[in-house]
Amino acid sequence: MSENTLVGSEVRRNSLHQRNMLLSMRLNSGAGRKSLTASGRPEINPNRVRKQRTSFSQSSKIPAASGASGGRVHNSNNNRPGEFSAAPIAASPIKTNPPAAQTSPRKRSAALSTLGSEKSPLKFQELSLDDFEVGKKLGKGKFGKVYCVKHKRTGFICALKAMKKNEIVQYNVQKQFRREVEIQAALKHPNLTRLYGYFHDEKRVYLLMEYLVNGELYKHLRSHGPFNDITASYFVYQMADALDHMHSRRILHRDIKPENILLGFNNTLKLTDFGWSVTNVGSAKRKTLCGTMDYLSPELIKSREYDNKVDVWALGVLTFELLVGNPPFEENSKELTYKRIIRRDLRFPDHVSPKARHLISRLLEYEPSARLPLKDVKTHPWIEKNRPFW
Ligand SMILES: Nc1ncnc2c1ncn2[C@@H]1O[C@H](COP(=O)(O)OP(=O)(O)OP(=O)(O)O)[C@@H](O)[C@H]1O
Repeated sequence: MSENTLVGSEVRRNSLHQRNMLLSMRLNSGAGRKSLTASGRPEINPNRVRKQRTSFSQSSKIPAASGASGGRVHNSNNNRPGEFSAAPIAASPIKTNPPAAQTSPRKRSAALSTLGSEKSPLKFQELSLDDFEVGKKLGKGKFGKVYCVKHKRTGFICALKAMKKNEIVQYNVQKQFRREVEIQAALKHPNLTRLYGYFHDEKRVYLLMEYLVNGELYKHLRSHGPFNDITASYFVYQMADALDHMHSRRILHRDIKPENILLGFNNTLKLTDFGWSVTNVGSAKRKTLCGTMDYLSPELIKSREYDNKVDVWALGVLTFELLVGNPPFEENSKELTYKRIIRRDLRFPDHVSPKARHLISRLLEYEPSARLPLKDVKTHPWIEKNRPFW
């Protein structure tokens, strides 16, 4: 089946009931890693070596992950060792509101989210690992492993990320971790991965997240190759909408790339990994250099002050990568990549359509203020032309 046909005609499976049934089937199988998108071919191409694309900031203590992103370097200013274990995320909540036995999956999901306390709706005071049936491992990040799990009482299926407390303290990322959890929990949008809440025991912190059955977009890009205009435009639209929502709440993501985008049913994309997200108060500009080399904007490379337009630039890089298969300024060395970014050395392969070129060029404007507003991305002629086929 062609990519277009699949995108256009795939039967919609939107109800929570169906969602949970499908997720249940995948809980203990490897099926979650198989393709849903585009070609219908198996997702994993063993002959392709994964390229390490590291997220980073100015100084480094964090270990490299064996998973997608490699070692992210962080700025550990202001972190105090031991902070985490003493006060996990929010002030100590007391009262809890456990879920009643529910039958409908929608109610189950609601019930799970009422587990938090009044003071900290995020903290699932009553939960422990014993409350979950643990399924297959979905992946491994720098600070822990992610599993598909089922909440035994409600049957609700989600992703659970388990992180060792001593590692969070050892690498002095308590502050970054708190910020990531708080930001992700505050964001509710169909194209942002939901964080339902967290609980912890003596050794670990557990984050309960929305489960995205088809894993990283990066994996699909590598196995499938570049996407056609219909699929790519749908992906770009969703990411523009997600970023627009974040920016409207004064939050910058700062690490857009296919490794940080997860794929759910019906080609739905969800931005994830809010480890470098930050709230930009007022009109303040930021200076911390962070992100992933191929996705850095000129102002980041030149250590200038920057704002949410760094995400708009990254959306331009993403659009190019989705259509071409690699980012536009990719070179073998950091220095060469930086040179090409600063020169805005943008070269399109012949197959990229004029409308797509126009959008990419408008997102990759050198001057941040000249970049296309996200609202206009959503109505750009390239998007409008392809929208009827989504
Ligand atoms: N909500 C989720 N649903 C499905 N799979 C997930 C989910 N979250 C993570 N994964 C899988 O688990 C892997 C590890 O995720 P994790 O967030 O720990 O690491 P990461 O994306 O490499 O980020 P970090 O840079 O924080 O280490 C991901 O690459 C992805 O394949």
